Amino acid sequence: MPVLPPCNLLPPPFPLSQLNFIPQHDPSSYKGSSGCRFLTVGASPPYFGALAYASAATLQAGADMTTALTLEDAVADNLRNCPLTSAETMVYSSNLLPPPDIPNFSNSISGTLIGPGLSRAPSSQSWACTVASSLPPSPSKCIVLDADALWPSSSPSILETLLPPRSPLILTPNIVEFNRLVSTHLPDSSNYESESDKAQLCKLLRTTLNVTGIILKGPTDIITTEHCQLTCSTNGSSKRCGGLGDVLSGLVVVFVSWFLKYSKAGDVSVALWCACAVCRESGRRAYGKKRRAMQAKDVIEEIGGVVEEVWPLFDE
Ligand SMILES: NC(=O)C1=CN([C@@H]2O[C@H](COP(=O)(O)OP(=O)(O)OC[C@H]3O[C@@H](n4cnc5c(N)ncnc54)[C@H](O)[C@@H]3O)[C@@H](O)[C@H]2O)[C@@H](O)CC1
Ligand SMILES: Nc1ncnc2c1ncn2[C@@H]1O[C@H](COP(=O)(O)OP(=O)(O)OP(=O)(O)O)[C@@H](O)[C@H]1O
Repeated sequence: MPVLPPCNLLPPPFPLSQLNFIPQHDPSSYKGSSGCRFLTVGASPPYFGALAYASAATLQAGADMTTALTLEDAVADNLRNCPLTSAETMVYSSNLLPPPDIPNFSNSISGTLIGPGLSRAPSSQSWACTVASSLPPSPSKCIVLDADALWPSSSPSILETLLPPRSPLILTPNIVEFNRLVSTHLPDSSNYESESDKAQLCKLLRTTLNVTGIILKGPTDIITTEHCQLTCSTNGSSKRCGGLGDVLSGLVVVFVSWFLKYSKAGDVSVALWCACAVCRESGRRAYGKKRRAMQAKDVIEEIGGVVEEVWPLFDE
């Protein structure tokens, strides 16, 4: 599969050939058959928008279908009526898809994202723990934890429920969430100063938790896996509106799932870098058009164009 040089993305910090893990459309495929079906879990009042952003990002990156799972019927209704997520997002509340049904249902899912807008309420946290522990372990199906799925609730937390990881597990904390993870899991290391201390701490946290990867989001994203540490500083938007982390988490579950299914070489850090770079470039384009008015939904609208420029489809 030939690869065009990444147009507005910085050259990647790995050989261009390693970008070749994004599937083409196969005329004989059926919905979800190319690793294009995802589960997103979260959304509690007042944060239903976060799961809408994350789910919409999966669809714009190329997902065939995404199922959003939330605890409450009322939140599910909000999501069903949200124009962002389109009819391709099936929304279930836990009444309609209770955790005992998840193992069967999840056979068709390539990757799961837990956290956007979940809230820190004990009822939401313990429901998400039940969902997380009912996901059948699989080396080819990733679980991404973001936002409130990284909250150190009464034990076990959602993260602790998944440790030691039996599926590829990716954490995408912002700096606030990262600091909480460090004080919970590395209490002797909570005082760090320089960027290089921060990068070292990412390595230590990843090793301690034994997770597949961590993206520490910020002006420069720090991507840490077992074999690699990369940074992504592709130009993004100057406006830091709410929801950009949710968009990134949706991109991460798609890129990592594709990587696990299609990549022939390289490290999963490549998929994490691609998710960060696409999120930042989509932000740059949206900001160029909307300036102060830019919102996360504008960034989501740019994703399809960025992905097509870097990984063009060969059909007409
Ligand atoms: N439309 C929506 O429904 C949205 C919901 N969201 C959800 O809102 C919930 C709470 O997220 P919060 O980010 O408010 O909670 P946090 O507890 O992570 O943040 C608390 C405070 O830290 C500050 N902060 C965040 N990033 C920082 C940084 N890089 N440097 C310094 N300070 C920083 C914030 O401004 C905030 O005042 C999550 O579930 C999240 O998914 C957000 O994603 C935004 C959009
Ligand atoms: N200062 C920055 N400059 C440029 N890009 C940034 C900056 N901070 C974060 N980003 C990018 O914005 C995206 C979201 O990161 P952010 O730190 O805003 O997440 P978050 O706080 O979890 O967001 P959310 O509002 O969804 O909770 C990431 O792709 C990251 O690369």
